[in-house]
Amino acid sequence: MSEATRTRTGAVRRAAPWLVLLAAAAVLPPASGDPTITYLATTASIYVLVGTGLNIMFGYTGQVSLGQGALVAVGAYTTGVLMADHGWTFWAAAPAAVLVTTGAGTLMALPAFRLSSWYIALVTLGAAMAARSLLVEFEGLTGGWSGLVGIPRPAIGSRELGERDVLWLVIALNAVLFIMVRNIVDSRLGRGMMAVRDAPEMARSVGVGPVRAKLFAFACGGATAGLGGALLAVHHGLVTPDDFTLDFSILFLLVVIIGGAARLAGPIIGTLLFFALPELLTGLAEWRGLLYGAALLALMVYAPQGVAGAWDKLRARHRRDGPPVAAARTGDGGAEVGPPRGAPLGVELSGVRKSFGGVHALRGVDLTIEPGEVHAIVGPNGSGKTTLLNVISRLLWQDEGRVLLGAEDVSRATAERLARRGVARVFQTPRLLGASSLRDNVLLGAYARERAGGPATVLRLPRARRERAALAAEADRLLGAHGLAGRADEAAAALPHGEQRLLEVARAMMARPRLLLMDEPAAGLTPRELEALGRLIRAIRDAGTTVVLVEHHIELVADVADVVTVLDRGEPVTSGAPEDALGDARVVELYLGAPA
Ligand SMILES: Nc1ncnc2c1ncn2[C@@H]1O[C@H](COP(=O)(O)OP(=O)(O)OP(=O)(O)O)[C@@H](O)[C@H]1O
Repeated sequence: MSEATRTRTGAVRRAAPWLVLLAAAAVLPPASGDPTITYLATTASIYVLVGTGLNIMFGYTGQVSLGQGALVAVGAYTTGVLMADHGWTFWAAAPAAVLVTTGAGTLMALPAFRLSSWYIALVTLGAAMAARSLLVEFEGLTGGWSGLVGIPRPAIGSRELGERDVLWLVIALNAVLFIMVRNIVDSRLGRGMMAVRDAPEMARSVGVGPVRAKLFAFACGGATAGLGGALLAVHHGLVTPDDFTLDFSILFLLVVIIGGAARLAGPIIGTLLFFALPELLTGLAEWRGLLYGAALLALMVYAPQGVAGAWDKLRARHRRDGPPVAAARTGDGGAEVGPPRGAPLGVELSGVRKSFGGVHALRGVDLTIEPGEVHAIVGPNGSGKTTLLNVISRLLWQDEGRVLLGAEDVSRATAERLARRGVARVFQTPRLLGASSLRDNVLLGAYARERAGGPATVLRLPRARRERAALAAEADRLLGAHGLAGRADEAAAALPHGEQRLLEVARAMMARPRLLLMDEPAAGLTPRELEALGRLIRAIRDAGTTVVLVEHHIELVADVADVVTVLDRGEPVTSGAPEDALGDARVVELYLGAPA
């Protein structure tokens, strides 16, 4: 079978369950002959739509919102007012509603730049409560407690859509949204959002702007809530404040959590379990509260990643029980790290000071790192090594002094900008997307050099597809060069510590960096892994990348460094070739203590 045929067959096999689900949702309710079932199926499908938007915000970007119900209300009322009072068609009113709620959703994002997730939850909860009061207050526009009635169904020409047509419309919109979200999640946009959720500093070090990522997520959540509101308005034919209680707002978050946050199927499963199933089992109405509570508790304890997450885990275990996958491990790390995307970058620090309250972490550091060398920074615990790396990578700004990258003054530049200039970073403790595959983790490293824009990515246009395929092949090659060949689809969190470190180096190399900053990469490695790391660092330097290596492992430093700088209490003590710097009497005293 040719590669193209195999790819096509794989795609068909992956799409098959979704096509079956779509067909079932479109055909079965109308075929039941019971209008209530069609009505409920439409309502549930609208909830899936809103839940999918919230999944982008909460599941993939980690931004909790208890205010989705308020945005749905804004969408519903905007559509209601425009259609019932101003005679707009649905096709004009719905985009207007989406525009309004995208704006409102983006406004709700503003506190997210300063507050932690749980404070944002409170802010959005406040927004939900305020929105309901406003709906009642602005009686002239919204009809107060009585709401808006007589909202017509969407029409094509003079034909008004029936109940079944509205269901099909909602299902079609869900299908389009599902494909768009899948494309986003499997792209630099999605990887960037997950990096902001899991490791904000690492996200910045690969070039992801957290503000843009959060704004994008909130805008997606706002847009889908607006669309959901517009559809609810024409589906019900009326909107009242009672439709948008606090429970309604919380419902969407529960749907995402129960179904499985950051899983494409999460909102579908969550809606089925949380809304559709109990509606159908009306005989259990009295017990519903108790059943919900018990199910939620059981889920939190036994399946914190929701039903879809538990299902994925089960499948992964089943796969592991099967015949072993032939994992080709080269394990040797070295050769194919690839060339940097430009000439190696040097760094010059002059008079750099950084304090944390009364702690002076850096006390006026002057340091020159020449392009193309491996420059090791050593020193006792707390001497300021990580702070120095943070200042060079711009995750921290110095209080005083100047930082030059090549010839450019970057004293006021952001970490994201440095990533675009070709600076990559490996952290003291690996910062990875734990739930994502090794390939996706490495692909994240290419964030700053990917060219396909937002629309090309969301619609997966040929340009974006070609770029993605080329980068995926490059990521697989890099995994091989770091001893992780044949394991691209495994989850990063399942790797042992040493391999997680190598994966981080592979991610950094995916940036094709001109300057690589490594913070204690040898910590916790086995002797064999250490040897591979030594070879890797030399190969990276030989390929034309400057390496700054913060390290306690003196044998490794002596083995790979061209220059060693020793820091003590925030100041360089000495700098020079390894044999000179490490043999300096002051350095020996620092490490071994003063002779008696
Ligand atoms: N965010 C912070 N807030 C307060 N103090 C900090 C912060 N970061 C670092 N420090 C302090 O600054 C000093 C230098 O810390 P830094 O982590 O740079 O040292 P280090 O040489 O990397 O140490 P180690 O080898 O243990 O990693 C330490 O006294 C540390 O406690």
